[in-house]
Amino acid sequence: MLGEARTCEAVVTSRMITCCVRGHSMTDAIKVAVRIRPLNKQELDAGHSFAWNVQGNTLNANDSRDAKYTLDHIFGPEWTTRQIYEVATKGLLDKVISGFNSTVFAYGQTSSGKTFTMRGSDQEQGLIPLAVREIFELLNGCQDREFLLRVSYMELYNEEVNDLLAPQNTKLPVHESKEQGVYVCGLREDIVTCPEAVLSLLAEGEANRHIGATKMNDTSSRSHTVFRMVVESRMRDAEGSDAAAILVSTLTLVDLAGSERVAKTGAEGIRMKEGTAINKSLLTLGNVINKLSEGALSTGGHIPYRDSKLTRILQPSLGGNAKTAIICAMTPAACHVEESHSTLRFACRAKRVVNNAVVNEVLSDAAVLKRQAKEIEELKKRLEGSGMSAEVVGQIGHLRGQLLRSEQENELMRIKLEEEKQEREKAQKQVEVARKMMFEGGPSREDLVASAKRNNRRETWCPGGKAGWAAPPGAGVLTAAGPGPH
Ligand SMILES: Nc1ncnc2c1ncn2[C@@H]1O[C@H](COP(=O)(O)OP(=O)(O)OP(=O)(O)O)[C@@H](O)[C@H]1O
Repeated sequence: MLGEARTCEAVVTSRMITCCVRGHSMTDAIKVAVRIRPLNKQELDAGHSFAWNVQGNTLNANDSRDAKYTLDHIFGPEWTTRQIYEVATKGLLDKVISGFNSTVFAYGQTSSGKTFTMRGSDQEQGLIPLAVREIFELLNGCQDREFLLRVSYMELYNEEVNDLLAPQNTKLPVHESKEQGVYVCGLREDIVTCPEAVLSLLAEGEANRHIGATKMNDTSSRSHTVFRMVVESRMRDAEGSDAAAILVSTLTLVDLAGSERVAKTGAEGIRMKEGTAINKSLLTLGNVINKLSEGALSTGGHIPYRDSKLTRILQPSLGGNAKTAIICAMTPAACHVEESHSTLRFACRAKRVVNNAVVNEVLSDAAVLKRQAKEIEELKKRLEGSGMSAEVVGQIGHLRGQLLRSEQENELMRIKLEEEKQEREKAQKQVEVARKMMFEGGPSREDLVASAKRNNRRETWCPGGKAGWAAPPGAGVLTAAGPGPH
């Protein structure tokens, strides 16, 4: 069952009275696997051989080069997507439920099997549908939390962002804010309550993505696609307590378009223009990975995230706040050995990139203050027990003073916001009454009662404002007991 669609912009205003805090963090290198597809008919017909040797998680080519590539996993043609899912990506999903962002993307030359891996085929489900089903299973097992899920699906086509769930939304701008980080403005998000709803949205989006035939692939992706699931959750019955933090995390699943050589794809006209845009953005991705693998983040070096929309959108997943896995797809054919070496060099560099994922919590200001007060009191008790110095007592006094000032500022801000809200609502009501007088001879009693009720509603954090945790008609908050309003 689908819920209402919302745009991302709503988040900015509704977050004014909240605070994003970072819970515990996990520093981890990006996990990189290689998937080698079987030789295809075209390659077999042309007499090309299987040009690679796999030994455990090391790979080398049957060529004159001495290059050996060691990665987290190497999956030969005998591996099914489900097996790859279990080994390489399943672990990331538990982390999404615990508030960490996770990203999986497929990289590789055209026709190497990226879409087959991510989306799947009629015969075999891809990583995206497998992950979607698993997420719902996991959250159904979480008895103590309730969940709200939203999905979006976009493509980057010729350096423009298009909304695959609302094809009229094209050329969407990419913005950055302190609260939200990098985000696509105006992208449609649908609330979802079951895997079938997500899969049907995926199919809807799929019909809108740019696909075209080249000499190397009859159904070549001409755009990068980014499917995102936002998982919000909170403890049941935690309203008003310092445990009332909302965890907000994202699962991002990306099917990149493949790098291509015009000589091999035979691309002309529009296909060639697409190929140029694809190669350009992949080049930037390669540059970002290069810089990160050389440690540019820790030395303050420039990382060219802004050189393409792809790297801007993937920024948190590359050296940032996310747990990331990359599946590098490659063909084993001898005729493409150059491209495969290039994919593997990318893979080895990506493996050296370290991310720092944190639990993403959103607290109301009141809850933040409550938590700080509790921490100070705990600290004080611990120090009292250990015979603390006058200096430490002074520090605690200072912290308390700071807390008091924050509380006062917070209260002033709250009063100001409340006054502004009332002013807005009053003005709105006056306009409504004037309109009724003009067109209908005055508001009905029911309208006045409904309007009074509306004004008494509580503001919630959730984007979309008053829809919040109260499930909108036909949509809603997911609970461990299953979909439905709570
Ligand atoms: N592991 C596999 N087993 C069997 N067939 C595969 C496998 N991987 C890919 N294929 C087949 O190879 C062809 C190309 O795969 P796919 O479209 O996934 O490539 P791609 O990397 O996404 O290409 P592009 O970058 O051009 O979009 C498809 O017909 C697909 O079904």
